[in-house]
Amino acid sequence: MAAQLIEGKKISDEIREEIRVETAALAAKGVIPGLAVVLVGDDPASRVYVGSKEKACGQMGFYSEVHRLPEQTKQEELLALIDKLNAQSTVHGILVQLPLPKHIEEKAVIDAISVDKDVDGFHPISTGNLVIGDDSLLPCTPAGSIELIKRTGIDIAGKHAVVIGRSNIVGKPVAMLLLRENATVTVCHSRTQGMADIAKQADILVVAIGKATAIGAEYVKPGAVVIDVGINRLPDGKLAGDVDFEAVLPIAGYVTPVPGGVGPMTITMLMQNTLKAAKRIHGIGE
Ligand SMILES: Nc1nc2c(c(=O)[nH]1)N[C@@H](CN(C=O)c1ccc(C(=O)N[C@@H](CCC(=O)O)C(=O)O)cc1)CN2
Repeated sequence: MAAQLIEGKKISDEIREEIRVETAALAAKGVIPGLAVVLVGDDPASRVYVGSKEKACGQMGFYSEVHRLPEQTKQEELLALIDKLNAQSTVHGILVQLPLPKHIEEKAVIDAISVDKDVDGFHPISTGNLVIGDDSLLPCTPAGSIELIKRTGIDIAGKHAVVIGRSNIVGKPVAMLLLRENATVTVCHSRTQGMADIAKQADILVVAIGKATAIGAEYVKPGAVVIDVGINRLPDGKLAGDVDFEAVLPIAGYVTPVPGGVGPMTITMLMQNTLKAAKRIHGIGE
């Protein structure tokens, strides 16, 4: 039997409706969540993602501002803008779209964002809180991946989860979140030997390596939950995940498509983080 699709777009729409309702209740108390997005340069994909974030803010009832800066922007200018946004009371969340131009040091920029407004969850203190299990703003793509599994009704506790990829932005945080959900977690990477044999033991397989269709049927245990985090643009303009979707479909129990899987959850989790940041800054409990 073919795997069941985990429909990221549908789940994302449901969560956005919940956020919209909660935002309206918050507005009645005089608090409007505010997000500032900063884009440096004109990478076409980044421009699209930033536009989608601005649109989502409008749909949620958030205040938003987008700072589109030229490619040649100096690091000091960007840091000065972040300082200003850190102090601005209408802004509860700050996001600097990645990747940044090569002359700007990504770490310096992430470190400059106030932890309270770190809606990307990339700040070292947010990462530390994630590891020790303290409440923090969680990185959006990893949080979205976990939410997809949970909202499909799959119990994570006690399952063997294998994560392929160890980036700071997806692989490591998703492994930590799976651990927090009481999975037994194995992380595989470019130097792992016998990766297919390890992956084939997974009840939950999360793939985040940035290589189109690299993970085929030989990596998947029958009935496994496969979460494909990859979004790769092919030469013909189409999108493909890191998983060979057609090959895996007859074997897996559940699989996320690309597009329409994890991708839409990234922006939805950003909206959720912005709402959470606004509530925390205004001392409003969960
Ligand atoms: N500061 C950040 N930069 C980047 C992040 C991030 O979380 N924070 N993630 C990615 C880009 N990204 C959001 O910024 C993002 C990627 C993909 C999608 C999405 O909805 N994808 C769709 C397909 C869209 C398309 O046609 O291209 C899907 O998978 O269905 C949303 C957001 C890198 N930078």
